[in-house]
Amino acid sequence: MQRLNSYLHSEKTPPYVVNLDPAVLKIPYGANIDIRDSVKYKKVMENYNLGPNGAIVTSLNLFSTKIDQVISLVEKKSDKYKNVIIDTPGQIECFIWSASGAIITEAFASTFPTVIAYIVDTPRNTSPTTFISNMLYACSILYKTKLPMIVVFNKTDIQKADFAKEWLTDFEAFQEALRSNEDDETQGSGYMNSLVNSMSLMLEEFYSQLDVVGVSSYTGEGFDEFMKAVDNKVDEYNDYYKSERERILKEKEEKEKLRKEKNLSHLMNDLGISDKNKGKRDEVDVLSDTEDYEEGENDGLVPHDDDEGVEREYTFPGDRQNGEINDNTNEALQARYQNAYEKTAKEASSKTAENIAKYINQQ
Ligand SMILES: Nc1nc2c(ncn2[C@@H]2O[C@H](COP(=O)(O)OP(=O)(O)OP(=O)(O)O)[C@@H](O)[C@H]2O)c(=O)[nH]1
Repeated sequence: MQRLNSYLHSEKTPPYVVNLDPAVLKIPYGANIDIRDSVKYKKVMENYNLGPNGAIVTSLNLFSTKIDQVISLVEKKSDKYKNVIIDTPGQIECFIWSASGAIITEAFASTFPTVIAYIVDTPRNTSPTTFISNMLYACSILYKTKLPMIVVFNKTDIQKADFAKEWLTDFEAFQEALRSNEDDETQGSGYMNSLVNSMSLMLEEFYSQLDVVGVSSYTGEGFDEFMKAVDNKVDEYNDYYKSERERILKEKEEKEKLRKEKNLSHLMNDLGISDKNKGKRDEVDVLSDTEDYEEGENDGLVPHDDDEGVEREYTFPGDRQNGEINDNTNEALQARYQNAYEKTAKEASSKTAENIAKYINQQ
């Protein structure tokens, strides 16, 4: 971050800098937006009784609630700055695999052309096994974020990145390195090498989507090439990723709309509120029984099985007694339907929602 920042300053195109690492003590570059201004990592650890990684995720969760403000701040500066550089926590899994990490990435990616730079410690990746593990990690990030990626081999002042570029483009060369690795008894077993062999075949497709550069943050070597790769990936983002992302988002929105409508009408059926469905009231046991459950389809609600032997609470305690609806709670129910209607009507003007409104008004 420090070298990229100073390189862009020397090119007379200073970047807008964002620090998203809540746990860092000092940053040797000036950040325009710093997560540490809004979230105190140590306090989060104490207050929520968390370990280091839990506190990073919680800090990101807290920060992600303000992401709209962050994006509008950055948007306001877009005339003045050509590039925004964002540092994420060193514990990449806390960012990549957390909901807040996804929200933050998504917020940037849906507003600006966004490129991921995956930084590799080159001298520590000269063994084919370590190298392939690292590439698998990079591959998982590419597929998770669905954003263009540049793999940056850093520290070329200590170890040139030529071997890595060769392994990424020449399968035979990687095989050869694996074979000589096998001779070295301190490195992995025969099984391990055959696994690595298969993985490298699988990764070929991934490699074809990458831009690879070698840099030294120590000497500044390779940063011209890095910025060229960024421009190249921005073009790629505009040509391919943008429309692909829009398509996925639209699909997601439509699915979500359908799911909401379906859930709402099931809810009505289940509780016997709709006149049309009054007769069905006795057939339905619990809300989830009315649905074909698919994993990931209903925001973490799982089908409730009365015979499972584990005492679980209903989503709305008090609505049911011995599996029956308690008629005394009608008022509360109606308030909730009204609420649900208003919410649903805002998000999608569905027929189901209109019917609920009519029903409530008649009552
Ligand atoms: N020789 C050499 N050392 C480097 C280079 N880049 C970084 N370092 C050193 O590597 C160490 C880690 O660098 P950081 O910039 O803190 O790495 P980081 O990935 O931001 O670390 P976290 O995000 O906190 O995990 C420091 O001691 C740096 O001085 C380089 O190009 N050459």
